[in-house]
Amino acid sequence: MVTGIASSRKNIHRGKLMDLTFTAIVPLLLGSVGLFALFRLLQRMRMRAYLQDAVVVITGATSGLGKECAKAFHAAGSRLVLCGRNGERLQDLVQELSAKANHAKNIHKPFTVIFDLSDTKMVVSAAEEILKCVGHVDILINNAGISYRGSILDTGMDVDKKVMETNYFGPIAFTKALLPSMIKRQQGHIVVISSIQGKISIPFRSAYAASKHATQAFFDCLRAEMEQYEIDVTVVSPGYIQTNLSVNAVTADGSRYGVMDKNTIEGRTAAEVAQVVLNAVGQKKKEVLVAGLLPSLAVYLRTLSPRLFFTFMASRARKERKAKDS
Ligand SMILES: NC(=O)C1=CN([C@@H]2O[C@H](COP(=O)(O)OP(=O)(O)OC[C@H]3O[C@@H](n4cnc5c(N)ncnc54)[C@H](OP(=O)(O)O)[C@@H]3O)[C@@H](O)[C@H]2O)C=CC1
Ligand SMILES: CCCCCCCCCCCCCCCC(=O)OCC(=O)COP(=O)(O)O
Repeated sequence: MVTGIASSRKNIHRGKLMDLTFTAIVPLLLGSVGLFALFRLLQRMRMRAYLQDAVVVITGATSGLGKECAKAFHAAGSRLVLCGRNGERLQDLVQELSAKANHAKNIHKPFTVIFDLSDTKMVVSAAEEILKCVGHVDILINNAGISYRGSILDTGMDVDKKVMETNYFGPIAFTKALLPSMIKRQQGHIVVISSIQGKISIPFRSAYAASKHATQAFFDCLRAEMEQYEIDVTVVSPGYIQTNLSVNAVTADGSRYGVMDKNTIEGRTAAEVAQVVLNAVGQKKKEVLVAGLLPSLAVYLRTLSPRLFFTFMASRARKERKAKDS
């Protein structure tokens, strides 16, 4: 009898629980999933509208990440201005994109501009040419850059300056030349491709890491100063990407490194990172890290326990020196 009452109480309790599940928890879960799906749909629609027909200027469009960004933004319907040092390679890319034009429903033929970022005069006149021919710039993607391999003791100042001119002074000169027209329109978006090495410095990359740290600092200041004009700034900090960056890197004596590093080969594909750039721009993110667990942990370790971080880096320097000497 007692067990019968207990079991019927248990059944009533179970029934109430089921009622609660069906009347409250299930609708709540379904509602949340629905709201999330609606949020994602609206986000995608807003992003599509933002990128469609937008004038997007990309530096370093002749290879690697820049070329993949060109393909991604072209597929999103943007009106491209492709910048590089090599006119022939820029034209090859225009051909490649035009062949895809019908498929991608992009009616805009990309405009090309040839200039060297390490020449400030050329940079300024390139910006003038763009504004004259295209009218305005909606999104500027400062992507071009070079890397470096060498020890500080062996490296001449000319090499430090070359890396700084290309990775820092060039992009800031180009940005400064295009900013006034953005301010006038109270509209614009500046993007810069920095690196994990804009947040942490690893041995034998002094010039490169310094140029990327300077880049991070400059564009963080710019973001704050441009808020009043409604101009957005996005800093993208990738880890290793499968491009020719290491092959094209400059060494201590100014010569080309010419080696595709193992870390580079094992990196993300440029197409994958370009998609992250597209989404970050479309969602107007202020900054994005595109790296695996270890580099991301290293970024936090640098802030939370600098001593430990410096110990790791010193040991890395010792190992690399030993490997080079043997
Ligand atoms: N690959 C990687 O592991 C990582 C790359 N990055 C960053 O991504 C960006 C793109 O590099 P990535 O695609 O990897 O490398 P690539 O070497 O493939 O591309 C670099 C691009 O920059 C251009 N460039 C170099 N110097 C100049 C110059 N003086 N004036 C104008 N353009 C120049 C190159 O043009 P040209 O063809 O004429 O040489 C090329 O188009 C760089 O800023 C790099 O620091 C960040 C993190 C990781
Ligand atoms: C709590 C445990 C934390 C462990 C952290 C240990 C330290 C690990 C070191 C990781 C270093 C990552 C370096 C990543 C560098 C990078 O991704 O650079 C991207 C580039 O720009 C590549 O350019 P490069 O010319 O160097 O090929």
